[in-house]
Amino acid sequence: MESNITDCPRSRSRTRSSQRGSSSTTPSTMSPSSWRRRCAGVCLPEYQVPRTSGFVAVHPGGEEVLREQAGGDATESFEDVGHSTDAREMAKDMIIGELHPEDRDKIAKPEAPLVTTLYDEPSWWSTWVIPALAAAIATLLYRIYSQESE
Ligand code: HEM
Repeated sequence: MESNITDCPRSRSRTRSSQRGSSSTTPSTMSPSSWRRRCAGVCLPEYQVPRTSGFVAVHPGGEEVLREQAGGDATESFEDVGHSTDAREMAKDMIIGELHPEDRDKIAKPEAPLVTTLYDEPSWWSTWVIPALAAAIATLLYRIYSQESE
């Protein structure tokens, strides 16, 4: 089933006013894949999806913490950090959409991200070949060293 997300790139104010409960505008929807794409790199405090472009690289808390939240719900992490009022305002200005309340439990928490392939995963090369080569070289050096000292 497709998740419903209120997509409002052209109507940020509509999203914000609907948060206050004063708007009756029917929101348009985004597919789950759009949702994941849009929050790739940037979190979603309070289930909204901030714009990703540019911000990840300049986030004062670093790029990595945001990338770790990709595709998930970073609300808790955002709150845990104790972001300032300025940071909250900044996040509001970046809002491009809102997840439909019924779909909120379908979005993973950062501990169990929905999207694990957005960013480079360690390849078999770095997982197995490099450590194996390092072990082989260490063994060889040890043997050479032991032979020389006999
Ligand atoms: C759109 C979302 C976000 C915005 C606009 C934002 C903005 C900011 C800003 C302005 C600061 C500087 C300190 C402050 O004013 O509070 C900051 C610091 C920080 N942020 Fe974020 N942030 C966002 C999301 C996140 C998320 C999801 C995490 C956690 C996983 C995070 C982790 C941090 C950390 C660790 C710091 C450094 C805190 C410190 O040095 O005291 N941020 N962020």
